[in-house]
Amino acid sequence: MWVLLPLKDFVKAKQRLSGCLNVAERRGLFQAMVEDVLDELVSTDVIERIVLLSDDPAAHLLATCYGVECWSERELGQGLNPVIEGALDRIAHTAPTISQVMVVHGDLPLINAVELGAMIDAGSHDPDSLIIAADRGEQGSNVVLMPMFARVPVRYGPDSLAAHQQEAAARGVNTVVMRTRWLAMDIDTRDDLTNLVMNYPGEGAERTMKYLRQYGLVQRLMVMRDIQADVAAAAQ
Ligand SMILES: Nc1nc2c(ncn2[C@@H]2O[C@H](COP(=O)(O)OP(=O)(O)OP(=O)(O)O)[C@@H](O)[C@H]2O)c(=O)[nH]1
Ligand SMILES: O=C(O)[C@H](O)COP(=O)(O)O
Repeated sequence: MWVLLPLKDFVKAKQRLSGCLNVAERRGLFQAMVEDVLDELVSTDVIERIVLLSDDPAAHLLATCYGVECWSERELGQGLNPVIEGALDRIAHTAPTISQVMVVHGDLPLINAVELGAMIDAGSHDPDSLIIAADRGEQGSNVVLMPMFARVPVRYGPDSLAAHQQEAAARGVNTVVMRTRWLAMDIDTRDDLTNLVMNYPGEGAERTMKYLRQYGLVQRLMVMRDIQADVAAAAQ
């Protein structure tokens, strides 16, 4: 299995966390999450090739450290959807026998081989279906298994799950939506981060949890949660 991992410029990543983290903290947290994702991907046997899609020098450095590839975004298409389409086109041209490609995001610190394996199993039974691991709100597409012989245009952005289902249906391609426990936990908002800290299963996301603890961010999130609860109580 080939995996694509698009990575935004690290200083611009995770803007939606700007209400609780400063720019250095967002960058550091993003890097920790990406390293958690890479730790798991490189140790998952069925994954043969991992390609980062980014122009950030930090991504190129990570690729070297982990022994994976990094394709330049500007050579493929700028922005999340164009860069993924460009990478899928390149694979279709250079490795035309590849039947499925997985697209993973960097904000999935609890990603794990068991749930990825379940997606890959689903794909091996159903190689022409679009397989999507949804987010907790069933609006986002956290991991996508793209059928290369029945390709569907990628439509990441708000309500991407519905957008991907529509694009697939318009082409007569079946979509399988997988409701997973840990792949569903992408980290976009303060609520997502608070949920991670409060429901941390005790393993996985090691680098992310270490970063949050090391910089006092767990405590900050708890204080913010308490203030929010007090404000809500006072408003009643
Ligand atoms: N190469 C590349 N990757 C991107 C781009 N935009 C998002 N990504 C990556 O796509 C995945 C999902 O991104 P989002 O959840 O939207 O994260 P984000 O853009 O950092 O979040 P916000 O800044 O809060 O919107 C992450 O791995 C991002 O790093 C982009 O323009 N180029
Ligand atoms: O589904 C999507 O579009 C991607 O997961 C990004 O969505 P998010 O910005 O909600 O993570």
